[in-house]
Amino acid sequence: NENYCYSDNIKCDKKINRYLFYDVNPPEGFNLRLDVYMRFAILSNKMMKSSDPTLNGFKLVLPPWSNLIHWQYSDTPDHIPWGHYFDLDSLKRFAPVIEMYQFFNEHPKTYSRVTIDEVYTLQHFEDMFETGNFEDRMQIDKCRKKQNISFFFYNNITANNYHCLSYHGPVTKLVQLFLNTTASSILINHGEVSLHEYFGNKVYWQARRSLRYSKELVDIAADFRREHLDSTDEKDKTLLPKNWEDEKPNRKPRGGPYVAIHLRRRDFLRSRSKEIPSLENVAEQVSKTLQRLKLQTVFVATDGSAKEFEHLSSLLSRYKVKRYTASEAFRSKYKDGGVAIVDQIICSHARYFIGTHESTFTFRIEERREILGFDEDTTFNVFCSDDRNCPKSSVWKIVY
Ligand SMILES: C[C@@H]1O[C@H](OP(=O)(O)OP(=O)(O)OC[C@H]2O[C@@H](n3cnc4c(=O)[nH]c(N)nc43)[C@H](O)[C@@H]2O)[C@@H](O)[C@H](O)[C@@H]1O
Repeated sequence: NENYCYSDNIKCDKKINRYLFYDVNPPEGFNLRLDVYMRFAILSNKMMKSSDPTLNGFKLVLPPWSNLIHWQYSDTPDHIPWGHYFDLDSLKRFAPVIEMYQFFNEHPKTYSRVTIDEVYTLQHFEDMFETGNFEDRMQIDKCRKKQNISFFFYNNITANNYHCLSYHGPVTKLVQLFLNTTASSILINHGEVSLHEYFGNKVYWQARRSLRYSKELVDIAADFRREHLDSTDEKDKTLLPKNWEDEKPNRKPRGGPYVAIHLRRRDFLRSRSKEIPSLENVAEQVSKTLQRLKLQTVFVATDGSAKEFEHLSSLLSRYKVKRYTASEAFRSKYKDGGVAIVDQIICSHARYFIGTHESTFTFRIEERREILGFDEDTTFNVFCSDDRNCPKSSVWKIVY
């Protein structure tokens, strides 16, 4: 007559932990992955609040940062934990997340291998575009592509049951799947196929606000701002409360006395050659903005080469042109992801920001500026292309 339960909150004889893993299409970059995280965090938040004991005991296992195609690694894959980049306590106040290494500590190993009970690879319905049936639905189906599951580049993880799940709908629809299985560990592969339940609503912004960068990275960005950009939170009025739950609307910051730009180059130069402006065009747009705002300094966040940065600096030689350059020690600890985050933090504190059209790197900066409370005119700006096409960035205002 043992009383089994899944939840921490209920008294029972034997607690069964349930673990939810998710993974993302390998070519996707850092900032789209953060959007997929938010979808799964919202799902976990909802399950945590459920009164159903089969749902409210799930822990969301954070997929380590391994083998991102845009990042340079040493030979062996690094399994960079989320705590390197994000404030885990802050994440945990929204969703019951754990790091992969914590899962290993909690999970019994048989012959030094860990076995996940069930893997579901999400795929789009084959007929969706032909029939125009965009209704929410899911169904176990034939796998349309060869299953290639990396298990986060660990060679000691395996799984018992593999399924392909044709899927259209919000991530929260997965709850129906979890209610119909007793599996205690489930991996959702190709998590990006599932959608946000409501993009841009209050819960979306709670998930986003809880996704704070780690204190070390915020401090490194703060040192750079103070030393090179004459910018501090006190002067710029960009102080945030200790906990994201205490943030309030209408903060009206001034921002640091610089214009920040995000200049996406590399693969965008090839895949979006018509939309990406020449450096001459960038310099002209930046120079006009600096004159209009009576500012002298521009901070450049870019994945472009040192040569491109030098060329842009020479075109803007009348002004101070700054870029964050990481030390060797920083690079070896935080890799490219750390440099990217420091760049994003510095951009989010500027008095005025211009980004790259349809780059998720730019989107995450815009969101952080919304959290800081900047006026939308100073945030949702993207560069015009060489043929004078000036796209508008979609404006996603924060909701509390
Ligand atoms: C269209 C899609 O665009 C997606 O890129 P997009 O949204 O810009 O945004 P991300 O995927 O984050 O950009 C890819 C990587 O480029 C580097 N990067 C880009 N901009 C900067 C920058 O200003 N500073 C630093 N330090 N690093 C930068 C960074 O390592 C980031 O993880 C691609 O990931 C997808 O594969 C696809 O190509």
